[in-house]
Amino acid sequence: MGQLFTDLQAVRLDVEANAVIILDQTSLPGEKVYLSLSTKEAVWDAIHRLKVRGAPAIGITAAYGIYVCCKSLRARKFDDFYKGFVEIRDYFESSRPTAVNLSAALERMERCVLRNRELPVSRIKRQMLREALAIRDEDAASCHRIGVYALSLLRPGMGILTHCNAGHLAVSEYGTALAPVYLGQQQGYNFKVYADETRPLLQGARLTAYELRYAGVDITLICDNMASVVMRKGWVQAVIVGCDRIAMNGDTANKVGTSGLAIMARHYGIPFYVLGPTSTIDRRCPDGNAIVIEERGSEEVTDMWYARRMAPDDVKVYNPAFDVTPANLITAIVTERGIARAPYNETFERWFGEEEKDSAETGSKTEE
Ligand SMILES: CSC[C@@H](O)[C@@H](O)C(=O)COP(=O)(O)O
Repeated sequence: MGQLFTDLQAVRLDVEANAVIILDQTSLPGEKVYLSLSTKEAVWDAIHRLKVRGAPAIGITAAYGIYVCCKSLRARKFDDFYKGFVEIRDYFESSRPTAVNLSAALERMERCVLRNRELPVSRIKRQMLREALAIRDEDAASCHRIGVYALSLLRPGMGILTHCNAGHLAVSEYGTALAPVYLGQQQGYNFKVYADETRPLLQGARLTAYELRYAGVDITLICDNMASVVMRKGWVQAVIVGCDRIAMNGDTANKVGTSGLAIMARHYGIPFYVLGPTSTIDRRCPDGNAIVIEERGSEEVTDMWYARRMAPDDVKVYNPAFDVTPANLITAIVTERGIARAPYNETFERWFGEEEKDSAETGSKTEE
């Protein structure tokens, strides 16, 4: 795994150059192109165009991005600095609406700025750097723990179906949905993974197939409409997906096509697991109806990135980027804090309580 983690880093911070460095995921698997982002427009564009994507990676990019952009602000008084911060925060928030990790990371950066308001602006910037790096490090640690919990639900030799990309490229290190696959790989579980190609933007074909092959995992790529076939053949013993926003009742938004898989899995009696960090649970969102689903341009459906147009010029197109899987179709939601089963509210509330306690303890240890 080490090779994968060092060779393909989705996002990192270059402190010296004051820039966010991303691996341009729209160029994969053909080319490995790294982009250096040092303006708010460049960060916004990279998120909006999916050059960096996947809920946790978007959150980390936003945290690094707001640090980089605020570092360049000339303001010396707190009020002026904070005004600049809020402008950048609002701008970043408009880049993609569904993944809660984006606004969660920005809110965390804002809390950091506000609790250090008495410090000179130069020291506030240093605190922002620490906070942004902490978001990334906590994310990597969460992924490993998610993998350990999820692996306890799986058996060696299982067939696992996944959708979109919730692996190393979408997060840091182990990824979320792919964390048990990578841990299983290290422990000789010999999983057979089926990756949905994931239309329209083919994150499964371009990214999941790529990173799993890179790591030597047994991976078979299928078109989205073949999932039912591999399930019926008995090749799939678990469906494992990531998530962009989880409502308090367990309803989960993830890449469009996920809810269809959950319906099929229920039909075939296959467990359906959602894996993600607790930062993807939105405590302000009671159920899936409150989740804003991003709608993207029609050309993503009518034109393939690598080929010519596929559809008539004037055809009407509907292109929601995510869908909501109702909680009752989800067997379990696995986070770094453990495994939740319905009813989800109670467990989520308990986890939030634990989290507040932990951050109060760490906060008091790390503040200058
Ligand atoms: C760990 S990433 C989880 C989700 O963000 C992932 O499954 C997904 O739907 C990503 O969609 P994308 O549009 O590629 O950002």
